[in-house]
Amino acid sequence: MSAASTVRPLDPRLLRYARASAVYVGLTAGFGAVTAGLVIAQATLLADVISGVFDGASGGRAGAGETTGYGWALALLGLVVTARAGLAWGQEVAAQRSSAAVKASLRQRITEHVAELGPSWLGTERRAALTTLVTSGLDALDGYFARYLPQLVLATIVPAAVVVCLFTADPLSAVIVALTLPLIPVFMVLVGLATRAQTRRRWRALAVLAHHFADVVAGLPTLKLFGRAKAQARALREVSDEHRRESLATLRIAFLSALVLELLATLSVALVAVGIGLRLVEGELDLRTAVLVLVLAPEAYLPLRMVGTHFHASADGLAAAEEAFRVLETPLPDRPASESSIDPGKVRLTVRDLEVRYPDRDAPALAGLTMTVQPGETVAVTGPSGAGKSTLLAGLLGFVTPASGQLLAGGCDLDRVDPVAWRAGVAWVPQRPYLLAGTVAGNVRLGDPEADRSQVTAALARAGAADLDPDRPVGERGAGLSAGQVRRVALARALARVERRLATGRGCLLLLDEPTAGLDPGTEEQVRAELARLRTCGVTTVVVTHRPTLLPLADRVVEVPLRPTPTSRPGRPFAGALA
Ligand SMILES: Nc1ncnc2c1ncn2[C@@H]1O[C@H](COP(=O)(O)OP(=O)(O)OP(=O)(O)O)[C@@H](O)[C@H]1O
Repeated sequence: MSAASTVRPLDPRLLRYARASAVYVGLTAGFGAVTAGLVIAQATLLADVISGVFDGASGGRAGAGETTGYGWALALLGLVVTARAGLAWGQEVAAQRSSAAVKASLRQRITEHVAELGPSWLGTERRAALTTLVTSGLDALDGYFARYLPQLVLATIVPAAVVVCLFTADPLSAVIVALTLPLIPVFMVLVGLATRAQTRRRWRALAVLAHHFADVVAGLPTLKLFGRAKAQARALREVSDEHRRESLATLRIAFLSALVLELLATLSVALVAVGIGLRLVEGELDLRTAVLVLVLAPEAYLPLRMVGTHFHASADGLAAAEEAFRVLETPLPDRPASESSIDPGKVRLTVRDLEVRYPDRDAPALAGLTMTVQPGETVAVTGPSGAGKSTLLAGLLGFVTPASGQLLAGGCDLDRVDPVAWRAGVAWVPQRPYLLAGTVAGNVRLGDPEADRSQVTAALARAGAADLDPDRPVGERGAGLSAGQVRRVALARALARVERRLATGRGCLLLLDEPTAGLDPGTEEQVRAELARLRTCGVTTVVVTHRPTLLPLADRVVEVPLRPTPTSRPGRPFAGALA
């Protein structure tokens, strides 16, 4: 988190990224103004009632007729108290609704932005930390919306209104309040500065914990096999301890700062009370004014004190919002114009002297590659491990941008092609296919959301997965299926898309990364036959493979040579299972 992008009490970015917050701030300002009026009305009526009772008692005229003088005030006081309770209820409802709307809006924007930034950006990020941010991280904004923001508004409106009212009643007390009030914000700023650094440390500790935990859980079988599970449990305990220490440090600051603000407000009110008492004894002040000032003075300090208290409840939310803005402000890859009419399956693909680099790497992942793929052609890409074959497919998918050289689709730079329209015409089977939790059919329908059951079954059969029940549940990342089954479902997903594109008269670019790895010879033959059929249908196919059985299918074989061994640059600190 950069110091430059610090979240202010009311960050304009929050209003920009979540429109619901703007409506809420307006509503809260309205609630604040009405509350200020009710606070003054309540104090005035209370002073009327109390002085009325004392006047009646001292005059010995506490008869039924005299009570009616403050009887009205008493009834009105009841109304004001009820109105304040109603207002508090309305404020709470508005706060919860707005908070839910803002969180939903931020979550959606982050998800969309991350999707546009693409896998190459995601590769440089801590995924578990991102997950924590989008889930429990943003939930912490509740405290900010429901507690802090309303108090902040009250703290700007109520003290000003109270001081003006006090000035008309007793200027001396008004001056004392006006002089002592600014001390509270000064202390709050000091406390805020200390808290901000602490909250960031806590947030970082939480992110490290989430990252480490996700890493250990994912690698548990490996760690167990190599006898490192116990060591990891110890490491996890250390990371949790760090998080606990940071949380307690934050709480310590919160309690101490609440104490300081409370003390300051109490001393200030005591100062006003002493002045009032002395002047009341000397007869310089009437009882009603004295009571009014005594009731009103603490109301001037209360909202400011509460801002300090709620600041800590909202600090986690603000830290999460700051992190959310960092993600949202990551610039998208520069795409000067968006050409959306190109059909990936019907244009010539030209790769000219292509070089691709990943962040934190000195050596290019792919360098000096030149090749062409004519529409309807099947091109096999081979080469040693690490040569950059998958990187070439990532380039054709628009996931990485060339460091130099060109990637052209029908003569148009791929950078200038609308990525959404382009990817809609591409079917892809990655080297490590990713299945989402759900069912087999649900995963196949990612390729063609309109596919009915018979089309799903047909796609599975063409991918050599006729044995897989479409309703079979699939766990996270394809858990519950064998590696070969995952690959065949991924293939069926790609084939479903190809089929839909062909059925609607459009072309399709099929990108396959080792599509038959891990398959038995019978299934491999089935897949080979399907690829041969697609070739006759005019589907443009780029297949990365080492398998001799797939090579005869290709119109051309392109060999990607291995470059000198890449070296790593020191990257971001990483709390992985082996760290
Ligand atoms: N996300 C990444 N960040 C940094 N470096 C990467 C990333 N992905 C790949 N590389 C590096 O880029 C180079 C090319 O990787 P790529 O996966 O394209 O090779 P490949 O030819 O497909 O290898 P294989 O045949 O083993 O799948 C390798 O040196 C690899 O370490």
